[in-house]
Amino acid sequence: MRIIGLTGGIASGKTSAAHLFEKLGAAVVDADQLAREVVQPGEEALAQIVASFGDKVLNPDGTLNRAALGEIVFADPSARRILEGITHPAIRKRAEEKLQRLREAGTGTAFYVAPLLFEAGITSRVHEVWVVYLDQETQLARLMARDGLSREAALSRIASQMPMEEKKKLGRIVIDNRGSRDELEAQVLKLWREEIADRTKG
Ligand SMILES: CC(C)(COP(=O)(O)OP(=O)(O)OC[C@H]1O[C@@H](n2cnc3c(N)ncnc32)[C@H](O)[C@@H]1O)[C@@H](O)C(=O)NCCC(=O)NCCS
Ligand SMILES: Nc1ncnc2c1ncn2[C@@H]1O[C@H](COP(=O)(O)OP(=O)(O)OP(=O)(O)O)[C@@H](O)[C@H]1O
Repeated sequence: MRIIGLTGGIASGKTSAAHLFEKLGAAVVDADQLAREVVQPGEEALAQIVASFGDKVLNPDGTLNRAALGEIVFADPSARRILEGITHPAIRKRAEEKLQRLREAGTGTAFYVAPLLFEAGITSRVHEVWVVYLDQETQLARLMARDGLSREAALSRIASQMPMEEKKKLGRIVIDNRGSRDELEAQVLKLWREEIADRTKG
C-alpha cells in the first residue's frame, strides 16, 4: 500500500483537501482526529496529561479542556514538548493500526494527514509527502476566523510549527490553497486523476 503523507501549516487546508480526496474514494487516516481519540476519558494519555498539567485542563465533566491546554502549550515550548511526549506515541500506535487494517483490506493508496509530519520526524513512515501551502496572511486570517483566536494567539500557534515556506520546499507535490475552495477542489481532482487513479489503472 502506498502511503501519501499530507501535511502543511495550521489552517492551511489539509483537512479540507483530505475530505475532497475522501469524496473521490481515497482512504484517509487523520492524525488530528487520532489526537482527539487518545485523550478521551479513560485513556492513559489523559491521565498523564492531568498528572503533568493539573486538573485545570479538565472540564467539569472530566473531558479534556482543549482551549485551556492549548493556551498553555502554544505559549510555552517546553510544555508543548511534554504534551507531545505523552500524545505522539499513542497517536503513532493508532495510526499504524489503522493503516494496517487498510493494508489488510487491500487498499492501494492511503493518505496520512498530519500537521507535524516534518516536525515529529515521521516522514520515513510515508512513501511521499504532499504539502498544502498558504501564504502567512491568508493562513492567519483563516485561522483567526475558524478558531476565534486573537491575532497574537494565532501567531503563536503558527510560530510553534516549521515555517510554511520550509514545508513547501519539502513536498514532492504542493497544493496551493491561497485561492478559492473551487480552486482547491480543481487541484485535488487533477491530482486524483494524475497521481492516483491513472497510476492504479496503469
Ligand atoms: C493542544 C491541543 C489540546 C489544542 O486543541 P485544539 O482543539 O485547540 O486544536 P486541534 O487539536 O484541533 O489542532 C489544531 C491544529 O493545531 C496544530 N497543533 C496541534 N498540536 C500541535 C503541536 N503540538 N505543535 C504545533 N502545532 C500543533 C495543528 O496544526 C493542528 O492541526 C491539541 O492540539 C493537542 O492535544 N495537541 C497535541 C497533540 C498533537 O501534537 N497533535 C497534532 C497532530 S499529531
Ligand atoms: N480555499 C479556501 N478558501 C476559503 N477558506 C478555506 C479554503 N480552504 C480551507 N478553508 C477554511 O480554512 C480553515 C482551515 O482549513 P482546514 O481546517 O481544512 O485546515 P487544516 O490544515 O486541516 O487545519 P489544522 O492544521 O488546524 O487542522 C477552515 O475554516 C476551512 O473551512
